[in-house]
Amino acid sequence: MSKLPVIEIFGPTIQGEGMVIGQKTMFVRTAGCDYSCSWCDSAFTWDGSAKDEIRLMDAEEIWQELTEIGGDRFSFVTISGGNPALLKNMDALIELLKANGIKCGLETQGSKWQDWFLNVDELTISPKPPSSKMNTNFEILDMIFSRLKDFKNHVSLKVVIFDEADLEYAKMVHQRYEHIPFYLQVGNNDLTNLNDHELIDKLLQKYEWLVNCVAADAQLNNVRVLPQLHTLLWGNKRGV
Ligand SMILES: C[S@@+](CC[C@H](N)C(=O)[O-])C[C@H]1O[C@@H](n2cnc3c(N)ncnc32)[C@H](O)[C@@H]1O
Ligand SMILES: Nc1nc2[nH]cc(C(=O)O)c2c(=O)[nH]1
Ligand code: SF4
Ligand SMILES: [Mg+2]
Repeated sequence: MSKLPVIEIFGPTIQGEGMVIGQKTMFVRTAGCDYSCSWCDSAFTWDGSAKDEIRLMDAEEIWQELTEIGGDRFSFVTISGGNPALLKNMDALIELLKANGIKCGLETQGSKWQDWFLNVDELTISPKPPSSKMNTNFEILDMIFSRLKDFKNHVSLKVVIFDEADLEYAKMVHQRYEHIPFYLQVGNNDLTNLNDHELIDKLLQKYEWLVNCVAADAQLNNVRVLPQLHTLLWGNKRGV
């Protein structure tokens, strides 16, 4: 059986971000990323700091662990990373989830295509704005959206916002893919803060700033603005 590099399996919790926000879900987090965003809240997936936690698991082993942890208390699994789209052999896991009546979501940045995207129920593409220090390859992003043209399931764009330049980038992306549901997400640049009250206070202020920016901008009429709900509940804790 072909193996996937898994760094975390957790839940049930709620999807804290984007179009599926609030959905009860388990998470499978894969290791490895082709990006290194300056503000990545999951840098342990790619910076080597948690390399001892990476396990090579096949789909059956992942399913077994999901049911060990989640019992019969879940019907949705979110695959995130790292960039799970680096992994050609994810299809076996998605098929196994389907066979067991489980829906699945995917979080990826839109730098790689995989044919198994077409089997994902809730596909979130999250291209990275200038504050990340990453460059978007729009040829690849165009190719991804053209392959998703007849996609039967749900797809959305989600851009994390830290500053005005990020908002300009978000507007450009929204305009380029105008028919794709578009989400703006509050950026957390306080990743090591363990004082939850202070963190929440800052994040809510940023959320208010972002909502005000959107309210004032005629190019952002058909967007949804969200905080990271899990961060408001549990701060910078991992595995929630
Ligand atoms: C950790 S990433 C993993 C999936 C994929 N690599 C991606 O970036 O879409 C999951 C989501 O968290 C977002 N994210 C990462 N760091 C963040 C931060 N500091 N504040 C807010 N959102 C963040 C990413 O933009 C992405 O939408
Ligand atoms: N609750 C919860 N919701 C999330 N949505 C996206 C996450 C991610 O790290 O990809 C995430 C996460 O780590 N936890
Ligand atoms: S693409 Fe996602 S996982 Fe990779 S560095 Fe950026 S936020 Fe982190
Ligand atoms: Mg996260």
